[in-house]
Amino acid sequence: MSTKGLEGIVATESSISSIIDDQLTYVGYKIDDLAEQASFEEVIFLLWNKRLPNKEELNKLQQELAANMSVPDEIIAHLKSYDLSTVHPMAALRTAVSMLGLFDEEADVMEQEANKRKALRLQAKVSTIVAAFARIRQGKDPVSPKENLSYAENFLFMLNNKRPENVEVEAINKALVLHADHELNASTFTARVCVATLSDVYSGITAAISALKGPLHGGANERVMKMLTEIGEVDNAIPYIKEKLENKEKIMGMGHRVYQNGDPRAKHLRKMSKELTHLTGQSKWYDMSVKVEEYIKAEKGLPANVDFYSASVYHSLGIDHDLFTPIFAISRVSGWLAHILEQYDNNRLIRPRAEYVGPKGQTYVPIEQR
Ligand SMILES: CC(=O)SCCNC(=O)CCNC(=O)[C@H](O)C(C)(C)COP(=O)(O)OP(=O)(O)OC[C@H]1O[C@@H](n2cnc3c(N)ncnc32)[C@H](O)[C@@H]1OP(=O)(O)O
Ligand SMILES: O=C([O-])CC(=O)C(=O)O
Repeated sequence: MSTKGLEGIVATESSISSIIDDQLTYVGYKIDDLAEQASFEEVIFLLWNKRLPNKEELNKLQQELAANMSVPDEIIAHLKSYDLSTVHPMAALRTAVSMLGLFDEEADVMEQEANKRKALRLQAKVSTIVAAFARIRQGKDPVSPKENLSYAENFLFMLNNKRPENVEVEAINKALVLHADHELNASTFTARVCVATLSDVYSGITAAISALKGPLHGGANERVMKMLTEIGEVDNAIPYIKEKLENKEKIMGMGHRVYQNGDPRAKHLRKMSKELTHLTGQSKWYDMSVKVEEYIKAEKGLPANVDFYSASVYHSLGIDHDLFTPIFAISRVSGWLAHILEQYDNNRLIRPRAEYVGPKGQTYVPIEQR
């Protein structure tokens, strides 16, 4: 008997992140501690090296990331060649990351040290691609990264061409920390399946971006904001959700395959949403979200997931709604790369079976007789 959606199947061993009894840890460190205290660069180091960096190692990683953020001019030219009013930024990111591989002389060098160098270059460049896309479609020039800025600061600087406020940097840094890794979620599994054929790092990340894009996974955060916009006012929230449930529609940002009692990342994003929407005079998005969350919890027993409150957080930072999933991707690239490196370290082809339920014993009829 097959298990639909591979629910509950343990498909690999990993020492990167764990979800045990609804608690999430990265390499054994609680997500709550990391969310409150760590920089995104520290988390990248942790996921890739399975230990926290010392000050010197952290400075070195920060400098290397900042120094590798520029992307080839050909990729910028390529982004300029689309009709960006119709292209989704996740599609553009997927294609641009695939293109990055064409400009990396080491793309098909399979030694682990080369894979680590590619991981650094890729992580550095993804935020530049997302920011460049956002600016080009507004008819503006891309902004070059600055070597003395942190990863979160650089992303906001490249997006808006101005030094971000501390509160914005802290919010983006925390969001990047919270989204960095999550055990064997669909996109991470995709990355591992891809590179387990001994395909290259760029192929693995391109495949993972493709999986994250879907609305049942990372694509949900953009849909949450679409839903909140449709609801419009706090008083409309419950009638709107009632109707959706009556029509058997799914409520985006709610439910999770693994968490039964709640996603431990959601409370951090809920708090950020409360603070940031208040600060920007847009509390209605938070109030509306709370109403939806409480109603779905009571009616369906479903908890909010990481995508639910991230929507109102990014909205309060003035970020375009279709950039929400690319921001998730910028962070998750760090986790995908950790899993890709781990997969190469102890590889075996991933090839499950399917239970055949189609017709049997058919007789081939030549086309002229059909
Ligand atoms: C970063 C992330 O990927 S977090 C997840 C992001 N995705 C979303 O927020 C999309 C909305 N949520 C969902 O679609 C689901 O909860 C998933 C895909 C996340 C996990 O779902 P699964 O474990 O596969 O559960 P499945 O989709 O089979 O649902 C089980 C039951 O709960 C219901 N259900 C699950 N999620 C929801 C939801 N968000 N709204 C309404 N009903 C839901 C299903 O309709 C189904 O009901 P039924 O048994 O009466 O048919
Ligand atoms: O683990 C999952 O299935 C989805 C998820 O929350 C994530 O990828 O962060």
